[in-house]
Amino acid sequence: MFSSHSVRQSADVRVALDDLAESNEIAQDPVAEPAVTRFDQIESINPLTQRSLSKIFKYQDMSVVQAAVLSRLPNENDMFVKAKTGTGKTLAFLVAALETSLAGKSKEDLRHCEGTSILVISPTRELAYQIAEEAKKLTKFYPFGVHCLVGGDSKRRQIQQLERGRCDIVVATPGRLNDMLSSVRHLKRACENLKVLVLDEADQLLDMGFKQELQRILTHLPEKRQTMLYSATISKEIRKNLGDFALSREHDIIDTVGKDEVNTHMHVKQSALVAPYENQLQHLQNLLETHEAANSGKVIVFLPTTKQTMLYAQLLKYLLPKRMIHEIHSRKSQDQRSRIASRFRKSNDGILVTSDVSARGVDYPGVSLVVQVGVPSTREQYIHRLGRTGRAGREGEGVIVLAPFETEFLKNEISDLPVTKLESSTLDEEKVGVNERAINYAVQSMDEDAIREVYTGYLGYYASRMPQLGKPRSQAIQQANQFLEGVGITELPYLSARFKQQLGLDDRAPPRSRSSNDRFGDRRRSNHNDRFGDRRRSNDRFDDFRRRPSNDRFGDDRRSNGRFGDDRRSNDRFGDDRRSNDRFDDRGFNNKRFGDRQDKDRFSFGGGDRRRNSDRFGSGDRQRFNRDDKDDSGRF
Ligand SMILES: Nc1ncnc2c1ncn2[C@@H]1O[C@H](COP(=O)(O)OP(=O)(O)OP(=O)(O)O)[C@@H](O)[C@H]1O
Repeated sequence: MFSSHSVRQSADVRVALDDLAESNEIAQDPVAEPAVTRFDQIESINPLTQRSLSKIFKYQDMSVVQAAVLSRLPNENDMFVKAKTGTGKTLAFLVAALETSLAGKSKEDLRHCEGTSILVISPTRELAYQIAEEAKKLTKFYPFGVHCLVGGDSKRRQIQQLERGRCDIVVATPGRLNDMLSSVRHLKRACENLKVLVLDEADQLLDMGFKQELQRILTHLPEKRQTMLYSATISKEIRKNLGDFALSREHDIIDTVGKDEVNTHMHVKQSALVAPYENQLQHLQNLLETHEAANSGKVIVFLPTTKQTMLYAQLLKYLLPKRMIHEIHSRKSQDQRSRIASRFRKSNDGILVTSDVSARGVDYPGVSLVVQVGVPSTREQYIHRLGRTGRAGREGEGVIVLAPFETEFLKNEISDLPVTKLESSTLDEEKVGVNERAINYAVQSMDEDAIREVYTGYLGYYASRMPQLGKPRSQAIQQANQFLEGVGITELPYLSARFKQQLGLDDRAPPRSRSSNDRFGDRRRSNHNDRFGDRRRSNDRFDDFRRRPSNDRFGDDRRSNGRFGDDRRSNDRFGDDRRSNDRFDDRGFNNKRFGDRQDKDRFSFGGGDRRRNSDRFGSGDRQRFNRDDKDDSGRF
């Protein structure tokens, strides 16, 4: 829980945008120390809001950022607010926005006022839902309507709900909001008198290429309004573009992370475990088992790409058959994502295996360990992922698991953070053998499309990360091979020269720019039946796999039984039938493994993408790598 003395770290400063772009740091020496530490000390907060803070939230003390923002109410200045993860930024901006929108209104006005006065934009759907829930709780004693407009949910239903009731607060993701503002007159009109715009996770909104959408959204909003940007991090590049983000030239900056302070919580222990791919999974398993034995809290495991997330979720289900493994990424439907998120939120000791869809803002109380497998896309992303633990002052731990070639990340990007190196434990030979067999069971039912997608997803991600790791891009191939071999896949997908060139993986040739005639790569020249580009031996469906000796690591040729192998899992090797009941319905597989093609999250995770098969390995793949974890407004 937040303690009132921490309010002392608060710093604030008012600067012009030009100065900001020039400066290296936003953080300033503290210039003000709010004299207040409790919500009820702030007179400008409306009694109805106070009532919900004490009765619904049951909060008395403010967090650092809440004290810094709310102690200067009433305040209609634009502001940029930076505060560490899990320190209550959501409530800080909701209370502040509510007060601005209530300014000058009588009780009678509240009953009759129409239109949307607060608009909050979030980069991900999960976060939008979470903020909307918080807003509903906060406005419990007001006659207000709160709406959540996100992609992946029925637009028609959202429109009906908008038309049916009041719409005072809208929380939305940029894609759906932009779409609805231009096509739903009711919403457009409702926003004409908007008072406050909040951009949560502001730097991610820009990072994710939402800038144009945001600019279009702004054209529908009144110029006279308060704009607030919140985030736990802000990169230099984004900082320079803050002005494009709709802030007025002069705005308040409230930075609660002191100048000489690191951006992560000191109460969250951080360590790095470096292990080669061939035994990384075993170390991960040990880590999770040790953590369970010590305090059995909830765990989040982050992977860099969607396909790696799906693979690891599957493998961990086999390696830790007694643990509840949840899985969230962009290939899940929004319904599934919400259901799984809610189940994980309620669980006491589950493991959530996820892509960066869960990296920011999402609040799962009780997460005591965050594991990041592989280098994150940026330093900022490392901080946000880590921030899923140690929230609201609670204890937590973070471990980043890296292959040896990734260690530059520790030196180059997070050397200022207190990360200690973990000695990798000695692996128990007998256990290794059992695990290898479990892994073998897990991967044997993957078809070659699924394997290819893991492989190309890996390549797409690491091709762009290699230069930051001080390595040539081409090394991504070698590492991708080792990665697959590390999870027992010994027949490696073939890569066409064109594909390598497109990703810049061929050191001898510069990356090709894609002309419109080149859309399908060299697939055009290939046999129509040849799904994999310039695979010329197309009669042999497996010939794009490099044949390995048949006495491979697991002693059998998994794919030789046909594409889907045999269904060994139906004779559950773990002797119980847990998978047949609902407990595992968020698992990628079930008994009707290959029957229902609508289930796009099935284990053979080519399933959901099968629609794109015709595009496989032409230029479409390249586009997919770039947005591998980025779909629509939930873009992960
Ligand atoms: N004053 C308070 N007292 C106790 N708990 C609080 C208080 N304010 C917020 N919390 C709780 O702290 C947790 C983190 O809050 P929140 O999600 O708003 O953090 P955040 O700063 O937005 O995090 P992130 O940077 O990850 O988005 C939530 O569980 C929230 O309910």
